[in-house]
Amino acid sequence: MLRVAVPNKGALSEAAAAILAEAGYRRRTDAKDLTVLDSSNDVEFFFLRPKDIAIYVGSGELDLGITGRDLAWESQAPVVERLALGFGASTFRYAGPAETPMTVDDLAGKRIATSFGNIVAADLAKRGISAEIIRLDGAVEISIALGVADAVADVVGSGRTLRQHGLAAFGEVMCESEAILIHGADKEPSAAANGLIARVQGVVVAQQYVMMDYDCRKDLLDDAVAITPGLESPTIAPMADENWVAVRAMVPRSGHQAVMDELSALGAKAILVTDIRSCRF
Ligand SMILES: Nc1ncnc2c1ncn2[C@@H]1O[C@H](COP(=O)(O)OP(=O)(O)OP(=O)(O)O)[C@@H](O)[C@H]1O
Ligand SMILES: O=P(O)(O)OC[C@H]1O[C@H](OP(=O)(O)OP(=O)(O)O)[C@H](O)[C@@H]1O
Ligand SMILES: [Mg+2]
Repeated sequence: MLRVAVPNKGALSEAAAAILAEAGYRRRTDAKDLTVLDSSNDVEFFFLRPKDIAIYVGSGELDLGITGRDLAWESQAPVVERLALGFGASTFRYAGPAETPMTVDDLAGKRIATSFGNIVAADLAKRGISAEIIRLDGAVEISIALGVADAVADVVGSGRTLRQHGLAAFGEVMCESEAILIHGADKEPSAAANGLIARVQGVVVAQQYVMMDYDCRKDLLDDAVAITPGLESPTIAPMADENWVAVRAMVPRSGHQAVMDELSALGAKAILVTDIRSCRF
């Protein structure tokens, strides 16, 4: 039986559960459940703290896991990132009081509060900067106001939490994070694990594209196909009116409205967009 770790709460848990449900796996019915047995797919899901997931997967006890790239790095567990899942995007950065702008060099000799002590230690070592790391579990942005730190290093999503606390990010981004699917570095994924990876990948790719259908005069077809080249190439189907064809192509979700504008300006008619729920290539 395949054993898979899923975040039990926090920023990644809902989207991770939604992707697995779309991929055909059983959802947990109670948010307090720590395991779900999906016997029809021969998979058992373990709902764990996102921080701990790379440790379980790296130990080899669990086959696959969904976690954040920043958390996987921080754990230092021997795991491999197999698939980026396209949600939970954030950056991991230094921040300090907005009214006294800082640079990374200013961190020398200072106290830096973070719940990602290993990433920060590695970054400081790389730069040859010596500073004190204050390891906190969360709500790190308040630590400067409370007097235990001079700077912080934390996850920045929208940037709202930093602004709320009068802080500004500075320095290079230490980690561009998003949710990822990991397996242990010590063993290649089994056929069953690859099956789950393929299903999840099908959902992730589907979420990044839309299906576009439109009608096009034959003399405009070359220009239309240049606007919607599809992944391989678009499907062209005959219409009752022999001067027209129906075109169907996958289009990246981001920017699909601009593609519709271009097609419309070219003279395409009946341009329809539909969501794709899952796909396999
Ligand atoms: N505001 C956010 N926007 C985008 N991603 C985020 C945000 N907050 C956290 N994440 C990402 O979600 C993952 C898990 O973080 P989360 O805060 O849910 O867990 P945690 O801090 O261990 O748990 P908790 O906050 O419940 O103590 C990390 O990879 C992090 O980068
Ligand atoms: O840039 P924003 O969109 O404001 O999001 C960033 C905040 O979200 C996370 O906090 P979380 O809610 O997980 O609380 P925690 O600090 O206790 O982990 C993260 O640690 C930041 O504090
Ligand atoms: Mg958190």
